[in-house]
Amino acid sequence: MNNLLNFLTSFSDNTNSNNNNNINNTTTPTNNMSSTIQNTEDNVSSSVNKINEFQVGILTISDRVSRGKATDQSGPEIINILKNQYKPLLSENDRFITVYKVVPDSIASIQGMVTQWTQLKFKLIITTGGTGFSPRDLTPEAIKPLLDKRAKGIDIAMLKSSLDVTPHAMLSRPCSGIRDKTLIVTLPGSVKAVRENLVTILPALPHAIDLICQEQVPDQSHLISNQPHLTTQQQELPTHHGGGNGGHSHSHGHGHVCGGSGKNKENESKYEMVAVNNAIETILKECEDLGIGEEQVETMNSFGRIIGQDVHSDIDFPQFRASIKDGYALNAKDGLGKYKVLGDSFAGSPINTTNENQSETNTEKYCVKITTGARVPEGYDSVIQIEDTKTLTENYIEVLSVVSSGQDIRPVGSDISKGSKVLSKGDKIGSSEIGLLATLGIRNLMVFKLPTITVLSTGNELVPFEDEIDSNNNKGTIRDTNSPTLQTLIRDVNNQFGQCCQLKGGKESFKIIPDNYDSLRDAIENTQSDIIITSGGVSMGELDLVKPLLEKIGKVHIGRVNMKPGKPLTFSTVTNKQTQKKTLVFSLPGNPVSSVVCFYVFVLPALRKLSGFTQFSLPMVEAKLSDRIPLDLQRPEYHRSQLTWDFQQQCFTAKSTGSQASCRMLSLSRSNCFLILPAGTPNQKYLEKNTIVKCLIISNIYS
Ligand SMILES: Nc1ncnc2c1ncn2[C@@H]1O[C@H](COP(=O)(O)OP(=O)(O)O)[C@@H](O)[C@H]1O
Ligand SMILES: [Mg+2]
Repeated sequence: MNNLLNFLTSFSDNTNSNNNNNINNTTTPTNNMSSTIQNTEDNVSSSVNKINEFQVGILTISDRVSRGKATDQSGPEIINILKNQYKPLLSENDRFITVYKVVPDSIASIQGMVTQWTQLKFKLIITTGGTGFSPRDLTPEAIKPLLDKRAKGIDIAMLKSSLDVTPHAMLSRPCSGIRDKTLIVTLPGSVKAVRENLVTILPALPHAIDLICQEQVPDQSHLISNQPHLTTQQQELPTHHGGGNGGHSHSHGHGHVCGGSGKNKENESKYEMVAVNNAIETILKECEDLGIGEEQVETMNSFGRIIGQDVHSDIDFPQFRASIKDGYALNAKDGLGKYKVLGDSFAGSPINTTNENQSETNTEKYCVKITTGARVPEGYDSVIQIEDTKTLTENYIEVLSVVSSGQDIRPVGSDISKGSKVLSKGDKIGSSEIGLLATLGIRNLMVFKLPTITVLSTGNELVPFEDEIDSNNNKGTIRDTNSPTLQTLIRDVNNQFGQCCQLKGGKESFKIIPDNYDSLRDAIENTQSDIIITSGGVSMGELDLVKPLLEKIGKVHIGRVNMKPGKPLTFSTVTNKQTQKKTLVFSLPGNPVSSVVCFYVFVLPALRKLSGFTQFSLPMVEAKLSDRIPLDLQRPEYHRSQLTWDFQQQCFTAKSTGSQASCRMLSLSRSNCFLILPAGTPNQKYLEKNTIVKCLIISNIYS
C-alpha cells in the first residue's frame, strides 16, 4: 500500500529548489518560468529571452541531494568546468549565465525542469545523475520522450572516455539530444565521471550549439502550428487543490496556445486555444462567487459530504472508567493470591456488588467480576483478564499474575475529551466519521451544499434512448447517449469520490433540446440550477448554435481547448437578469466520449470545489505503458486506458483500450484512467512500450 501511495504524484511540488551556498554565486536557482536570471559576471538582472544571453541549465538529479541527505558535488563541478573551460570559448557579446537546480529522481520533476528551460530558450542543459541501472535511475526515461533528435555521438564520446578508465562506464545510460533549440547532455552522477565526460565533449559543444541555432526548421505549421512543444502541455496538468485562500494552483506554462497555423483561415474558430491547465484555472476562478453556501443535514444523510463547520465533542468518551477486558476489577497493590468476588459489573447493566467490611484488620482481598466495556466500580484501580485467574469456588478466585495500577482500564475521556475538536471544516464524511458523530450523539451538522445540475443534450437527430427507431431511419435519428451516460456518471462520481452535486428535479434534470436557437435559449434561461451541462452543438457546423447563443445571453470564457478529444469545449457564465444568480454553463462536445472526458477534466473539478472539497482534480499517477502507443500529431491526448498495479514490477501499468476515435464509446468502456499523452512531433510519432506517462485516475482501480 505504501508503494502505491508513494506512486501518487502531485505536480505542485516536484521541483524542490536546492540553493547550495557552496556554489560560486554565479548561479541562480530557478523557481518558475518567470524568474529572472542573473548575469554571472556583473550580477545585472536581465530578461531571460535576450538573444545574446547564453544560458546553461545545470540539473542535478538525485533523491538524496534533493532531500538534503547528501551534498551535491557534481553540479558545482559542472559549473566550475563550464566557467573555466567553456566560457572562454564564447564571443565577447555572449553573456554566460548558469542556472542550477536540484530535483529528485522523478520523471515529472525532471521533465518539468527541462521543458521549462527549453521554453526559456536555454542553449544547453547538462544533467547529472539518474543514468544508471537502479530502479530510481529514471533520467533517460524522463529525457527521451522530450527529445526531437538524439545526439548519440555525444553519448558515445562520453562512454568511450569513461570506458578507458573503468568497465563500470558501460552501466551508464546517457541519452543526450536536442529539444527545440536546446542541447541536452546527460552526464552520470559521480563527480569523477562528470569531469571525464564533460572535458571530453566540451570542445565540440560550441559548434554543436551554433548548428542547432542556425538550423532551418522545415515548415511544419500544418502539423503543430505555433503551439509550444506539447509535451510541455502534459507537464502543465495540475493537481488542482484549494489553498487557504480558496485559490488554485498556478500553472508554470504558457497560458494560451495559438490555435491556427498563423494564416487567417476564414472558417477557423475565433476562439483562442487555451491549455487544459489554464482552462481549469479559469473555471475554478468562476466558481468562487457562485455562493452555494452550507446547509444542515441529518448525520445519516451526510455520508460523502464535506463538513462545513468544525465539530467539537461535548462529552468525555468514555464517560466512565471502562474495562478493556473480561476479568475482575481489583486493586493492583493486593498482588497475587485468593480474592473474594463481591459481585459483578456487566456492560449495559448497573454495578451489582455487596458491601463487605473492608477494614484494616480484615486481610481478605476483594474483586468484582467485569466484562469488556463495563463500568469499573469505585475503589478498584485495575482489571485482570480472566485468563490470568483461576476459579476456586463460586465466590473465590485466585489471581495468578501481577497487574499494575490502571491496567486494562480506559480512563474517562481517554478516547475523546470534552471540548476537543473531532472533525474539521473541509473533512469528508465517510463511515468512520458517521461512527464518530454517532458516538458523540450528534444528530445534525452543517455541510457544504451541493451544486444543482441540469443536463441538456442538444441535437435534432436525438431521441430518448427508450424510443423505437424505425428501420428506414431516413432522418438519421440516433438515440441520446449523452444523457444516460452523464446521468450515471454524476451518480458514479458522487458514490466513488464523495458527493459533489445533485441533479435538479429528478427526470426534469435531463432534456433533449433541438438545434434551434429559441428552444436552447429558453432551456438555458429557464433553468434555475447552479450548473448547466450541454452536449453537442459547439463545433463549427451550421447547427452548432451553442457558442453564439451563449455569447448573446452570457459570457463565453473558453471556446477552445488544446486537447483531444474535447477541443471545442466551451465554458460560459450566464447571470439571470431578475435574480442576479450566476450559472456556470459547460458546453461539452457532442461525441459521447468527448463529453465524458470533458466532464472529468473540467466539470468535476468545479463540482468538487463548489461542494467543499479541497482537492479538486482527480489523482494522477505515473504508469508504465504496456504497449507502444501512437501519438496524435496535433494535440495532447487523453487516451482511455486500463490502469493496474503490477505487483511484480511494483508500479502501475497502463494498457490502451484501443482505437481512440471520439465517437467510439468502446474506448471508454472498461477504462479506469486517461493517459495524458503529449502531442507527437514529426520525429516522435509514438511512445514506446515501458515509457512512463502520467495518467488521471477516473475510477476505482480494483479490478
Ligand atoms: N446526446 C448525444 N448522444 C449521442 N450522440 C450524440 C449526442 N449529441 C451529439 N452526438 C453526436 O456527436 C457528433 C457531434 O455532434 P455535434 O452536435 O456536431 O457536436 P459538437 O458540435 O459538439 O462537436 C454527431 O455525430 C452527433 O450525432
Ligand atoms: Mg449537434
